[in-house]
Amino acid sequence: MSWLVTGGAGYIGSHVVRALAGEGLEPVVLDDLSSGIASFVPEGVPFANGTILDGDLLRRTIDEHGVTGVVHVAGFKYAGVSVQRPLHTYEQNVTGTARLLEAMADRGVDRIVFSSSAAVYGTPDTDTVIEGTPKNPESPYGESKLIGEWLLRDQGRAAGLRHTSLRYFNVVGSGEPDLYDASPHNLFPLVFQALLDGKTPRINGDDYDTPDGTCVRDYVHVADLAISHAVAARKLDAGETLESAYNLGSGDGVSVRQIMDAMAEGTGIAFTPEIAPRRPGDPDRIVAKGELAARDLDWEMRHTLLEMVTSAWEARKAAVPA
Ligand SMILES: O=c1ccn([C@@H]2O[C@H](COP(=O)(O)OP(=O)(O)O[C@H]3O[C@H](CO)[C@@H](O)[C@H](O)[C@H]3O)[C@@H](O)[C@H]2O)c(=O)[nH]1
Repeated sequence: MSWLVTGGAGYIGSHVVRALAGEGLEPVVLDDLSSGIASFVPEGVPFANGTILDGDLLRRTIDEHGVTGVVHVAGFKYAGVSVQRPLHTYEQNVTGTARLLEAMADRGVDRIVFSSSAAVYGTPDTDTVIEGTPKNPESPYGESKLIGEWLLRDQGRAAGLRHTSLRYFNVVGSGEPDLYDASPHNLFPLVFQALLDGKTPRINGDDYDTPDGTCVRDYVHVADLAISHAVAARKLDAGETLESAYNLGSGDGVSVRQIMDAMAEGTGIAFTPEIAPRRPGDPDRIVAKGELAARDLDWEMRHTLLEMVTSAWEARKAAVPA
């Protein structure tokens, strides 16, 4: 009995692998290393190097390791880039998820925890979203995640798949000194890269309809998020029914400008960010409370914003010596 983590060599997936192992579950990783890093897979954890688009590899991995459940983290996660690369985004996130569900059905694997996203909501009318808030994604990325949720729902109806989708808000921080976010497109790694290169971090637009004009997001610590995946997996193993979706948000809205201040404090490097143009596909504000996840998935903010900044900074510095 083991749990396959697609994308398990990535920033979020590698934390999920550790959380599953911590809960006494046996993780197996499948990752094509397009953005993952092989050294993020802990020693002793089986690793299949390949893509979720490869149905044969999926079936072989399931057979070889007696996989009984899947945490599906693999995907193309860059909301901004997805606007320029919609077909690639759909192939990875929609076709990839369909392939995975097909292989699971083929092999009788009947439980899945899916990485969804706050991006399914687009710019909501409310200050704080709940799971039932209307879904109006504003990027191909958000659309592809919403379709992923529908695929799970429909496969649940058609074939009895037991599933839940975890809608991540902005995932940051590091739970281990050697795991970091290597993304070339997200706020935390871009600011760190700029600081390491002696360049000025950039704010993508300061004319949004928010108190300081910069986008407001809900930042959560990756290790806290990983724990809720393990709890969901354990509950599915125990035959418990979960909600079809949970918001993993903290309820706190933090602007990009406030993040820059926390970065200056956490890194000890004083800087004044540059104002750059808006990035397409960016909603003004997206924040959620995560009450359902707190009720069912031991969802709890165990870290402050400053801890998110300092843990991420330390891990990043260790990986890329200045
Ligand atoms: O150098 C930078 C990089 C980003 N930003 C802004 O910072 C905010 C956060 O951006 P980013 O870190 O790229 O996160 P999001 O686009 O909000 O998306 C992330 O958070 C989503 C949940 O909201 C996840 O689903 C996505 O996978 C993940 O990329 C946005 O307003 C960006 O425009 C800047 O101002 N400067």
